[in-house]
Amino acid sequence: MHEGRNRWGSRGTARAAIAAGLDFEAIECSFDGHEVLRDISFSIEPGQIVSLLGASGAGKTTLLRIAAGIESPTSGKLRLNGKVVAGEGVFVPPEARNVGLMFQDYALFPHLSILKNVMFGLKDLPLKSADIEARAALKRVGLEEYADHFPHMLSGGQQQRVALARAIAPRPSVLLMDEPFSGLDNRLRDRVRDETIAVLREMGATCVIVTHDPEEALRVSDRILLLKNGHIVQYAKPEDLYFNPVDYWAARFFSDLNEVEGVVKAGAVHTPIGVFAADGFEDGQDALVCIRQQGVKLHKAINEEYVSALPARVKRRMFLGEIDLYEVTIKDCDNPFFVRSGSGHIFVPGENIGVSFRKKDVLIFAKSS
Ligand SMILES: Nc1ncnc2c1ncn2[C@@H]1O[C@H](COP(=O)(O)OP(=O)(O)OP(=O)(O)O)[C@@H](O)[C@H]1O
Repeated sequence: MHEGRNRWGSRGTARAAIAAGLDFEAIECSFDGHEVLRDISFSIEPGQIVSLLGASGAGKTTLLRIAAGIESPTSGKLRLNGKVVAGEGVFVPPEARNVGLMFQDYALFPHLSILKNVMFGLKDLPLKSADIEARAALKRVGLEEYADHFPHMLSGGQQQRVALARAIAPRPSVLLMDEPFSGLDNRLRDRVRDETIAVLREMGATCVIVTHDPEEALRVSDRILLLKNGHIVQYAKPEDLYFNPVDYWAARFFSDLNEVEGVVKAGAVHTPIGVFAADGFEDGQDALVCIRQQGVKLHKAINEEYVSALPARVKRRMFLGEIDLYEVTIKDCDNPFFVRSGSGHIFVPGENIGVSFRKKDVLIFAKSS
């Protein structure tokens, strides 16, 4: 045993074998003639954490299964570190791809101890080495004392960490995770997720995470692949996806929006609530101005500081804990506006107020999109 090989971070060092890059090239997948994935082309750099994000049925799991080698694409190619592992008549089976898998239900064996569960992924090693590596992985996730326990004796969060230990113990080049945090309750989820990401970053392994939770994707990823009905809507860094969504649908996926219709004239959309600069639109084009709920600011009505605010009236206030959700009516605008306000100031129903919009929370799309 190498001394260095068995030190795993603050709890010891979790090092990946060698992180691998993944290239998906025009991947298509159909089941009984039903097209589930269409023209999927994107690349993942070695060591990146990428989320596959989309609604139920978007094809996220199918794409993950193709990466794992559990499913074959109908056409297209998948390269692992530049080498074709699926397509062109080649098919490299899962066990020869050096990928680790972690599922939503953790898939722990109930009749095996925690240690034996983790050793399960280390069958290629001599028993003694597998024991050492499994204990090191358990130590990294803070569960070395639980080696002799059985899965049913552990909480959900602990079981998730066992599954993580089992997945990282063989030091995979790519770790594929299918909704790995969805079985945990909200409060636990944040902690376990942050811990898991810390371990993954430390390993340096390439990681693909399936999720349907936009906030989770924003929080953990280097890149997000947004999928809709089997095709890619956008592949981008979290900030780019959030602030520059390619279309209305992508914007709606991340934020609750207030929407106002308008018409473009001389590079600006004219709406009942004002004029918004809009590059790249043609005169006469119908456009949709979308404003995030948290990008609307409420002001006290009589306040010289905010004379440019639009006149509005509070319709109702809903208490949501840290923030308040207001429904307001803006003068000359038929649509009610919803506003998330964390200012702490309380406005009351019936109160005359002013509203203004934060530039970065205003998104403009062609009406047809
Ligand atoms: N083996 C299969 N045979 C037939 N249809 C399948 C198979 N696997 C997946 N599908 C179909 O492919 C579509 C995409 O499924 P997939 O599980 O990839 O979506 P998903 O985005 O992961 O959804 P969810 O979030 O609900 O898991 C669905 O319509 C599903 O019914």
